[in-house]
Amino acid sequence: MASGLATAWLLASINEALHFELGTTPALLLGFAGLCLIAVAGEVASDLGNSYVGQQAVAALRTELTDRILSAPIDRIERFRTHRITAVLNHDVEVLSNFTFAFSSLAIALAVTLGGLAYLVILSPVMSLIAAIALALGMSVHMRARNRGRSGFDVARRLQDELQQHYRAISDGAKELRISRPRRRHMREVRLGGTIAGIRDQRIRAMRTYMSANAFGSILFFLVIGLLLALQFRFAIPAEVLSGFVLVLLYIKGPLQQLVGALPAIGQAQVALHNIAALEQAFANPEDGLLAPATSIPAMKRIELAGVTYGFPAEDGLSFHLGPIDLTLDAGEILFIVGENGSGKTTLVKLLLGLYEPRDGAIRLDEKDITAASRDDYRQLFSTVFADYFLFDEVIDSVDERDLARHLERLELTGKLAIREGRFTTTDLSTGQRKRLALLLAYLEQRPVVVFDEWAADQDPTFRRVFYTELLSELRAQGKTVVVISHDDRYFRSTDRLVLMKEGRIVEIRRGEEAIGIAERGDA
Ligand SMILES: Nc1ncnc2c1ncn2[C@@H]1O[C@H](COP(=O)(O)OP(=O)(O)OP(=O)(O)O)[C@@H](O)[C@H]1O
Repeated sequence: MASGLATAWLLASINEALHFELGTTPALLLGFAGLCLIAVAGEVASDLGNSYVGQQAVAALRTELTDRILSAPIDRIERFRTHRITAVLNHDVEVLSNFTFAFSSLAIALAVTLGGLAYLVILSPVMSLIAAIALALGMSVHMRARNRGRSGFDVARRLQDELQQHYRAISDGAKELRISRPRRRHMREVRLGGTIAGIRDQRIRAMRTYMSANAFGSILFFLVIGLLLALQFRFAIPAEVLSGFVLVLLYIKGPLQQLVGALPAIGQAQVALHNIAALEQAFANPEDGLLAPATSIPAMKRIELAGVTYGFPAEDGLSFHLGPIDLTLDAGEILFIVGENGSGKTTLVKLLLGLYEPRDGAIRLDEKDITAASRDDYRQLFSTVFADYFLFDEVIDSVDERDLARHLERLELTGKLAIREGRFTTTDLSTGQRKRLALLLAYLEQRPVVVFDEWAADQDPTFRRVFYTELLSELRAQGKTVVVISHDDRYFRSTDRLVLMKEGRIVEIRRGEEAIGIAERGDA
C-alpha cells in the first residue's frame, strides 16, 4: 500500500514540478527521491513478504487437506471418488498457489489506482465526477463479465474432474486399451476428445468475455481523456489540472488493466476455493484424535455386533441394506464369512473393523460400546488384507530378522525381496506374490485380529491349501483371531465357525464340522 500510494504521490509531484515557476528546487528533488525509494522498497518488501506468506498459507492448506483425507469417514471417501480428490489436491491447490504470487502486485496496482483517483479529486472534484461515472460504467461491465466468466470456469473445472478420471483410465487401463482398438478409439475420440475440447471451449468463451470487457474499458479511458481535452477551453480548465488528469489517467490505465486482467485468475481462484471448501465439508468427521500419536495395541476377548445395520445411499440404483446383524467374535477363533457375490460380506467386515459407522445397533469390545471417541483405538485391534488391498512398501513395525526370514520362507518369497532401511527392496512381484507380501505386512503388525477378504483368490492350488490348512491354524496357535471372507468351499472345514450371508443378512451360523455340510450342499 505504501509503495502504491508513494507512486500516486510521485505523479502528483511530477505534475507540480511541470508547472512550478521557480524550476526544480532541492526540496522537490529530495521529495522525489524519497517517494521513489518508498515505491521501490515497498514493492520489493511486498513481493518478498507475499511469496513467504502465500507459500506458508498454501503449505498449511495442503497439510489441512491431507489431514482431512486421513481422518475422513471411509464411506465419504468412497463416495467422493479418487479422481475428484486428486483434482482438488493437484489442480485447485495449485491455482491458489499461483494466485498468491500475483497478490502483491495486485495490491500495489490497487493502491496506485486509489491514490491516483484521490489526487484527481483534489485537483478537480467536478471533473473527477465525470471520470468516476466512466469508471463506474466500466466496472459494472467488468462485474457482469466476471460473473459470466466465472460460470464458464466453473463448468471447465467440473470437466477437469472428468479429465482426471480419463487420465486414470488411460494409465491404469493401458493394457485393456492396447488390446482393444474400438475401446482405444472411443477413449480418444469421445471421452478424452470431448472433455479436452469442452475445457478448451469453456475457457476460451470465458476469456473472450473478459477480453471484450477489457477492450470496452480501454475505449472508455480514451473517451474520458478525449472529452477532457475537448472541453478544456469551454470550461476554462487550468493547464495544471488538465495535465494532472491526463498524466494520472494514462498512468493508472496500466495498474487498472492489471487489476481487471487479474479477474480471470480471481474467478479461477474462487472456483478452486469453492471446491476445496466442498471437500473439507464432505470429509468432516465426528471422530477426534485420528492424527494423534500411536498408542499401544489393545487386547480383546470378545467383539459383539448387536443389531448392527448399515445402508448405502441410493444414488443411481437400488440401495443396499445390511442387517440387523447379531454376531460375536471370540479371541482365538477362526471365523469364515461366506455367501454369494454382493451378499454383504465386505460391508459386514468394514463394520466389524470400525471403518463404517453402524446406522443402528452397537459394536461392543469386551462388553463396552464402541463410540466415536473409542472407534480408532478399537480399529488398532485389526490387521487386514482387503480384496482391493494397497501395498505399502514401507515397513513401520520393528522387524526381527529371524522372524522375517521365517515368514519369507513360509510365504515362499525367500530370495525375492528383503527389507532395507525400512523398505521392501522391491514390490515388483507376481499378483499372487504381491498378495503374500500384503499378508507378510499383516503378520508383522502383530495385531490380535487378522482379517482376510478373499485372500486366497489369486493363489496357486498348493499355496491355497497351505493358507487354509496351515497358515490359518498357525495364526490361531499364536493366539490370533482370524476372520476370513471366502468362496473356497473346499476349505470350509478349516474354520471354527462359518457365517452364511444372503442379501445383507446372516442366514446361518454353523460350528466346526457342521460347516462342511454347507460346502457339500453347495449352499454357499
Ligand atoms: N461403495 C458402495 N456404494 C454403494 N453401494 C455399495 C458400495 N459397496 C458395495 N455396495 C453394495 O453393497 C452390496 C454388498 O457389497 P459387498 O461388497 O459387501 O458384497 P460381498 O458379499 O463382499 O461381494 P463379493 O463376494 O462380490 O466381494 C453390493 O450389492 C453393492 O450393491
